[in-house]
Amino acid sequence: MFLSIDAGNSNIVFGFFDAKEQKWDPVLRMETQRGMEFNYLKKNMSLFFLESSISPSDISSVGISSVVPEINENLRKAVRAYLHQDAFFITERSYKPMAVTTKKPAEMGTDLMANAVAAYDYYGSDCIVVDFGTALTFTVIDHSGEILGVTIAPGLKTAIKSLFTNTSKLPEVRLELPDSAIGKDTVHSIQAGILYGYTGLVRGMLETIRKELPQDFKVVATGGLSKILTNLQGEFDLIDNNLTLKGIKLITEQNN
Ligand SMILES: Nc1ncnc2c1ncn2[C@@H]1O[C@H](COP(=O)(O)OP(=O)(O)O)[C@@H](O)[C@H]1O
Ligand SMILES: CC(C)(COP(=O)(O)O)[C@@H](O)C(=O)NCCC(=O)O
Ligand SMILES: [K+]
Repeated sequence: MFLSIDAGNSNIVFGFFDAKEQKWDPVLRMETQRGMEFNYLKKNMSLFFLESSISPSDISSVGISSVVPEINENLRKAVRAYLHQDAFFITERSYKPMAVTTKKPAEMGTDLMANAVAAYDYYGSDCIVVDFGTALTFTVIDHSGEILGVTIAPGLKTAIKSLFTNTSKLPEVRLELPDSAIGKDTVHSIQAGILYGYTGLVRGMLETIRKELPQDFKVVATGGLSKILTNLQGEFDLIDNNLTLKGIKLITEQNN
């Protein structure tokens, strides 16, 4: 089994690729904390294996994308201690053999590169990846595999949290699309502002990106919050929550 580890700002996702069934199963997540200790990571990792009846020896190789550098060393050590092998950590040096290229490899998040690689592997043509994570990102890839650029906005939960932490009277609300865009109480007002607001943000960004470029693009959505904006589904050619896991696997294999 191949193990992809996607360390994001909210969650560390462990995705196991079952080669026989050709599917990602199980996909498990733990909350990201910046000060995660080696022992904590190792223990949580071992719990994932125990609860899914997977033995460390079932894992042929491990690829990691992390956009949380604070935890990299402990994550590396935890994999080594529990799985008795070294994980392949994606860095900008891993992009050499890939069909996807980027002009500022050192700056771009490895999760965005993984998304781009997986989307390009799937379509092999112009595409935009929209990732609904802690950040809401748009990554534009053209038919030659070049990453034309990235757009970064606050993610949905991040926007909700910012209202809650920056005001005295606004509560933290659930991410639910209300019936009306005109709020009748505080909770409804925030839900309307965030969920209808972000619907417009995503539509507007796709429209603006398309205006800047001559060709049309396929749109792939991913990330933990990709299915919250139900009124946006028509904008996406594909929703694939395992896109980053797939890209991590492709990059790791191309480098081996
Ligand atoms: N299956 C899910 N259902 C609902 N919320 C989810 C799911 N998976 C992740 N989330 C939430 O979506 C948010 C973004 O998650 P994720 O895409 O993993 O972000 P990141 O890559 O930044 O860590 C997080 O707040 C997470 O708790
Ligand atoms: C944009 C991101 C914060 C997205 O992270 P996520 O929402 O997946 O946790 C991450 O890819 C990152 O830290 N990127 C570095 C800056 C860049 O990509 O240009
Ligand atoms: K992510």
